[in-house]
Amino acid sequence: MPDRNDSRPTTRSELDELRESDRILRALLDHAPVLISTKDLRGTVTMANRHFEILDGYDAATFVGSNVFDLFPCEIAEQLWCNDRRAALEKRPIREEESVYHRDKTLHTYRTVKFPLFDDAGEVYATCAVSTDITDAKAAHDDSVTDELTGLKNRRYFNIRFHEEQKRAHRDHRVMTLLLADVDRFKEYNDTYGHPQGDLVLRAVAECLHATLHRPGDLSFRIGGDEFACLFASSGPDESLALAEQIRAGMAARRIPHQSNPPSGHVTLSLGLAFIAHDSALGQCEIYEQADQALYRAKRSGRNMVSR
Ligand SMILES: Nc1nc2c(ncn2[C@@H]2O[C@H](COP(=O)(O)OP(=O)(O)OP(=O)(O)O)[C@@H](O)[C@H]2O)c(=O)[nH]1
Repeated sequence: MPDRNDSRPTTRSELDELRESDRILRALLDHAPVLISTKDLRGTVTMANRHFEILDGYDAATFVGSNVFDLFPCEIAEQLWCNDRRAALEKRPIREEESVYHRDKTLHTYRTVKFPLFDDAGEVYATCAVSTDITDAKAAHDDSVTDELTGLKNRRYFNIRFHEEQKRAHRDHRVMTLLLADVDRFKEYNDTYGHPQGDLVLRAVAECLHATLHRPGDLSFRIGGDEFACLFASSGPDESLALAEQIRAGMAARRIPHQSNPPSGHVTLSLGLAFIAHDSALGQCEIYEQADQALYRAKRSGRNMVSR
């Protein structure tokens, strides 16, 4: 009587099936345009497919059997190993972006899924990683959401992030601020000094925004011709107003001549603020409208000022 728990193949056809699936598996590993590997729980590579040849420092003779810390520069190995450890400890797939160098010394970003491998007793004995190169896709995405002139993100990205930041404010019980900034009498500036000079002014505005709003999480966008938007968290309206005032003063302090912008005769900004309370039920359009109305008040009240 054959042992029901014995998984070893007994017949010729079972052996043929196994050989066939092994052939398919090997072909997949050889031709898949992704990195596929396994590591034991000490970080030693136990299997790596052919695509690893693309990596800097790869050596077919030694790659399998070497430890991740011997194969990659320390900061890269740490990042890779940390995700393997998480997959093993948390016993679930981990999805992360990882960076590695290719043979041509360019740094590539991979979207990686790492998952634990279990033995017959249900214990994790290794991890498997499948990594797809997303460098080009990321660059294309970055281009599609970046304003070429200033390097800030564009309106398209503003719309995406606004929604996310609103959710974050709600989740973290924080007040978010939407700041809109607009160059005063920019049409006249272009008419007087020319479009290329106008472009330099727009770049200077981007620098001013960045000089004040540079904390992690602060976001600045160019959302139209001479219109800018920022999203940032603060301790409350007073701090947000002070930051906006700093941006206004920073731009004025550059003293870029603008003869048709009295009384200063320099390039100035008008700014409008709206606050997004964590429990606010207002939608993006309503909050934007509030900031836009505040900006309008700043313009109506003489420009070169902050309004809320
Ligand atoms: N140099 C330059 N000018 C631009 C660009 N995009 C839009 N503009 C110009 O920005 C100007 C915006 O002018 P308006 O919206 O009329 O407002 P304004 O003259 O700034 O007047 P106020 O906002 O009332 O102070 C227009 O003349 C646009 O042609 C750009 O990329 N570069």
